[in-house]
Order: sequence, then structure tokens, then C-alpha cells
Amino acid sequence: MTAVDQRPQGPSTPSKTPLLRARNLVQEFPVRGAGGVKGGVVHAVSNVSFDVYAGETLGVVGETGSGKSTLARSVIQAPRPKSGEVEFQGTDLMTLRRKDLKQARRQMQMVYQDPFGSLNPRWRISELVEEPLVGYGEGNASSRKRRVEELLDLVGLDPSQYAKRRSHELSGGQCQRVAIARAIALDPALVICDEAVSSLDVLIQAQVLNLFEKLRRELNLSYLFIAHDLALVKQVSDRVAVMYLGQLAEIGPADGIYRQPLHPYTSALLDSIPRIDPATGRANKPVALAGEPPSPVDPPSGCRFRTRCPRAQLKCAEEEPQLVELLPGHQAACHFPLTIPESELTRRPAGATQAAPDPSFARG
Ligand SMILES: Nc1ncnc2c1ncn2[C@@H]1O[C@H](COP(=O)(O)OP(=O)(O)OP(=O)(O)O)[C@@H](O)[C@H]1O
Repeated sequence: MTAVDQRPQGPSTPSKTPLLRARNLVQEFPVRGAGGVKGGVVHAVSNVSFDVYAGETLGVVGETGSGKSTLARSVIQAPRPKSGEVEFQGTDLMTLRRKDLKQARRQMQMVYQDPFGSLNPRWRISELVEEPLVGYGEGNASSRKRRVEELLDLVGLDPSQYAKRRSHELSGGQCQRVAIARAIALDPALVICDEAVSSLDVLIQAQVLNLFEKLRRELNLSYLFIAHDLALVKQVSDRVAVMYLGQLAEIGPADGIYRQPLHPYTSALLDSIPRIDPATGRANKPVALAGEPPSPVDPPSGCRFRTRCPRAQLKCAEEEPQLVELLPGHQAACHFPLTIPESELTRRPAGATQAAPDPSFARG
């Protein structure tokens, strides 16, 4: 993968040094066959590189099983990736010892999908929010009590009403606010949201997304925001990374990705959701993405998307496409990217043409 500068462009550029720098991340899991016999590996994340800048939200989208959660867990080294580089606030996480990793993890917190499952039902809300502070030896009982009240206020839960309750007395949205209070308790720089609003209904989703945005402004947070819902990711992200079968298909400014997708996979994903074309203002007719992703145990040679790609040619089976910057700050890994207007073109990958595709090469 070409390690080009992924700095976000334009006036919203929050900072020039990446807060998080991931390069060529690889994560694989052994597969057990019948009787526990070793049977190959799941290529869950293969050579993924990206940056997250201070104050920005990088959205990560892709079908189920594309490796989004594994990518997030690889970043926080849980478990450590098989290979690659992860640099956070200038520190190489891959070589840190357990004790130092714990310190680094103060600054990188996760919010998960299941708001109920992530909270111990026997504990009071105040104890749940206090737990990370206790775990890192922060303050004393009275300073922690004040901090817990401040945190509950920050996430929109009145401490006098909620501190003494338990999670089963709260709604899904309120539980997710508690999970967010826990995540920000130690003043992190990065919060990784793994489908953090996916289980909430639309109205509550909007409220929790507003909360994320408010916290980003007030606490100068950065987010790695993982979701399979493209519309939702667009709403919150400065930039978006599109994953397919463990690899990045495309990464770029959110507006660019949605207005001018370069990778046929991104385009197919966008076609599969009801949306308004920003250029024409017209609603599309959603078209389901054909076929199933191939097995990550035995991914296709060359481009992993070629078996479902209407533009595939022989080259796609023979050569793995590298991420190449085709528009400012906008990269795609495709030998035959979608047409780019001449006026917007920055650089074409060597040998790529816009020739008519031959789908007969789209074989598994
Ligand atoms: N611990 C594990 N052991 C074996 N395989 C795993 C493990 N964790 C993930 N995988 C596999 O790795 C691939 C990527 O999974 P991952 O959960 O990262 O995808 P995802 O994009 O987050 O999917 P979803 O949207 O469904 O959460 C899948 O094929 C999954 O089955």
C-alpha cells in the first residue's frame, strides 16, 4: 500500500501531525478444522494504512465481516496485530510493554455497540463511571465523586437522578451515555466508536451523535467511527475509509467519497442505500450489492473485490491494486477506478485506463 500523505484538506483541517498513524496493519486468526486440526488463517485485516488527525472523525464503513472491528482492536493492541506499525501520539504501540501500553490506552478509549452488555448490571451508574478513574489510581473518593458528577453532566444525565441507579433502570440511549462517560473519564485523545449507535432507534441515534459532536468540540476529541450505515457515517465524519474483505478500498474526504466514489465497491455500497444524489437532487433507486463477499480464509488473488466487480479485467486477478491518490486527499485501490473529471484529476495509477471492463475476468 502506498503510504501517501492522507492529511485532510481544506479549512476544517484540524492539525497536521497525525494523532494515530497506522501502517501496513495485518491481523490474522487461525482457523480450526474438524477435530481442532489447523485449517489456514482468516485474513481479517491485510496491509491497512491510515492516519487520524487531532480533532477529526475518521469513519470506517464496509459490509459485515470486512474487518472494521478487528482494525479497531488492532489499533488498541487487543490483540496485538500480527505485523505493521501503530504510532499513537508519537509512541510506537507495537513494542510497548504491558504496563506502558496500559498508560497509552488511557488516551484511546472504546465505545461498543451493546449499551447494556458493556455495563455491569450490579453496579450503580456512579460506580460504573468511577471505575476507570479507580483503575488508573486517579484522585481520592471525594475528587472522584465530583468528577463522576461532572462526567454525568457532560453526557446529559443529571447526577442527582441517575448516579444511584443501575443500568437496567435506564434506556438504551441513557446506557450508551453512561458508556460514553466512562470512555471520556480519563480525558482521552481518541475515542473508537464500534457501531456505537447502531442498536439505538433513529431519534436516540441522532441525540447520541449530537453528544459525540458536542464532546468533540468541547474536549477536542478525535474519533474512529465504525459503522455499516453509510448515511450515518457521512453525517459524522470528516474523512471516510471504506473496507472490503480486510483491506482499504478507498479513503478520502467524506464529501468526496459520497459525491464522487472512485472505487466500484464504494459506488455499489452507495447504490445499495436510499439517498439523494447531491449533484442532481434526485433520489436513487437502491440496488442491492450482488453476491456475497468471498471467504477471508482464501481471498481472491489480485483485487479482492474483483469477483463481484462489474469492471474487473484480467489485470485485477493478476495484480493487487495499491492505494493511490487520485483526487486531493482521496485515495482508491483500483486498477480501473470510476471516471474522474479531467479538472479534478491529480494522478492516475501507472497503467490504469478507463477501458471498457470485461466482466468475464471476474472469477473467484
Ligand atoms: N477472534 C477471531 N477469531 C477468528 N476469526 C475472527 C475473530 N475475530 C474476527 N474474525 C473474523 O475476521 C473477519 C473480520 O471480522 P470483523 O468482526 O473485524 O468484521 P466487521 O467488519 O467488524 O464485521 P461486523 O460489521 O459484522 O462487526 C470475519 O471473517 C470474522 O469472522
